[in-house]
Amino acid sequence: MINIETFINSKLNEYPYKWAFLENIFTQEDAKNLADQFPKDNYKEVSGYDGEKGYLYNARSLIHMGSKNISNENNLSFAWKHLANELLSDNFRELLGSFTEIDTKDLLLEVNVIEYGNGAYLGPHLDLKEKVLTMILYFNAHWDEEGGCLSILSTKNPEDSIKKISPKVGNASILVRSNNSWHEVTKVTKVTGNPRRSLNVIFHAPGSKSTMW
Ligand SMILES: O=C(O)CCC(=O)C(=O)O
Ligand SMILES: [Fe+2]
Repeated sequence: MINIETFINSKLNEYPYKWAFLENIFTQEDAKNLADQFPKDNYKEVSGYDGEKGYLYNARSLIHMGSKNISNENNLSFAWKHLANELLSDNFRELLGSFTEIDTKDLLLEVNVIEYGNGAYLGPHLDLKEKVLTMILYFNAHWDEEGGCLSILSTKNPEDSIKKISPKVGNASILVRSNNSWHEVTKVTKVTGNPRRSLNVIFHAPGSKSTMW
């Protein structure tokens, strides 16, 4: 379902840290199904300030930390089960590992479905130390809202943005956590009322515990 060609044709940026922007990772048909059938159940509101960043959004588990199973699988469409199974596969783990030059063999996978409604945001942060590598997939059929983009920052200052990635379906970003991996999600400002939809695919250091569930 995830088009391997997009990894081959995309480059891993080295400045200011290791990150990548991928486009058209799904066929048009898969993109449409995934966007139309975005999960609707079992969300919880997540908000607060963890000493590093302010945040506010809704989250639903797709794969719990280290699990081999899909969370609440019965409520998912065929396309979403297919995607989840692909994320659980050794092939995907190896593909992301070779793309980022990171040994993913012993890392713990956690995947969360995220919705940012009007006013939601994630302030500048590096990511928690346990998050070695994150791939974020996006699921908005259209994105005409203000804000709601992932901003790759060269410092902790939101003005030092070197790339903004829109949450359009087929787009994806990859971030390798380091002591300068600054990034943020700019505040969603209501235009049409559509929430921003994404999937956080996180590879954690062995022994990590989820901070979400
Ligand atoms: O949704 C995104 O584009 C980035 C999310 C993020 O940085 C995080 O969850 O730590
Ligand atoms: Fe992050």
